[in-house]
Amino acid sequence: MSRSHNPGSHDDKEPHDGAAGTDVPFLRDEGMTQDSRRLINNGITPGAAYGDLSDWATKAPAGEKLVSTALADRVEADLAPVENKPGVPKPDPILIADGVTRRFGGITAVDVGHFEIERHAITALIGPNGAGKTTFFNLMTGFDRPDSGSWEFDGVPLKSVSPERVAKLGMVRTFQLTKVMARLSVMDNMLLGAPVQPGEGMVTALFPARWRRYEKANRAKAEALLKRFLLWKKRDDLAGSLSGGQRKLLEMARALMRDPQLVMLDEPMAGVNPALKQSLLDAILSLREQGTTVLFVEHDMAMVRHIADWVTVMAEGKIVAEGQPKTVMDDPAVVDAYLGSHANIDLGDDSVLEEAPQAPVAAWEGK
Ligand SMILES: Nc1ncnc2c1ncn2[C@@H]1O[C@H](COP(=O)(O)OP(=O)(O)OP(=O)(O)O)[C@@H](O)[C@H]1O
Repeated sequence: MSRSHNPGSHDDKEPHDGAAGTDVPFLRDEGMTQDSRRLINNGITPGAAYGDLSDWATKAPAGEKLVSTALADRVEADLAPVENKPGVPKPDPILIADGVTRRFGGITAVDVGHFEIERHAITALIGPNGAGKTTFFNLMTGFDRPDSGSWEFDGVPLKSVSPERVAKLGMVRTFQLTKVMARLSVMDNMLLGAPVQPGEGMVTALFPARWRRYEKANRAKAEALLKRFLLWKKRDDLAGSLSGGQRKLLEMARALMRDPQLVMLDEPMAGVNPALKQSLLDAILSLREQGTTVLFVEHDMAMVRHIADWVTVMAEGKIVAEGQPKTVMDDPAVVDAYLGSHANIDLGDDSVLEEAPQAPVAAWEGK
């Protein structure tokens, strides 16, 4: 089945000045990754596509498809034969976790037997408050240490690897409570998210032409991303002056400065103004088309139904269900036990999203 995605409202859209810097190749700090090679073999230029995002947002004629769906269709076909059961192996996993546990005193926050994230897919991780979703993110990205277990990212074992190294390897995450630097400008926050530049070393600092080239490329990328996330007009404002939703957008844009292979978003929609939600959805769908794998935690079932290729349900630290969104979210056992009465609202239609109330449509509120 071929899917299309139309641009929604872009109330905050800014005029395109053609200076997104698409002539400057974006930089990767780890050379050619396995993922990059795969993408190039499939006719996709990794990373460079971020430069086009602001163009898409402003140039797509009304009603025309904003986001291509080539990879979405491939992922859908690849996942179609996969059995809907917890811990099921995937055709092409980018992240594999085995026997990962984390206890806090008497509470077992995470107890994941086996879990795989399919490459290039958008996977939603859902579950009630306290299910262990954020702790799982913390463990995978090196922000917390497990009591047991192992996991690998694109074939690289990650246990005991620092968050900075994890990010360098291509797995970045955002936080439920954003961690933007309030006293720095929006642009400086973006530049801080960029990979370390050669000019930051003592010796290479002696060759300004070289580090200026890197800085120019990083600024161009920051510009493209800020335009895409509708924050370009705010580039010189202090990040602390942004609304909660805008900070979420900034954090996500900053995470993309590294051209991650896998981005983990912790409640990306929470606090985001309904008018901006469509832009955020477009941005996430665009990521998939560029070959970025997305794992997101979300209580907003509208978003989950709308964009997820695969849904994983967590409860009491365990993966208790996973599968195609429709199958999982319509499963009466899952609905009764974990989703509640809101789960059956079908908000797959953009117009419903645009009219969505400010508070997330969720089964588990009170966060
Ligand atoms: N640092 C900590 N110290 C003690 N207990 C913790 C800590 N972090 C998490 N927990 C506990 O671990 C369990 C899982 O919490 P976690 O935040 O991972 O759940 P969650 O699914 O992300 O919930 P939410 O949807 O509310 O964010 C909860 O019982 C929580 O109270």
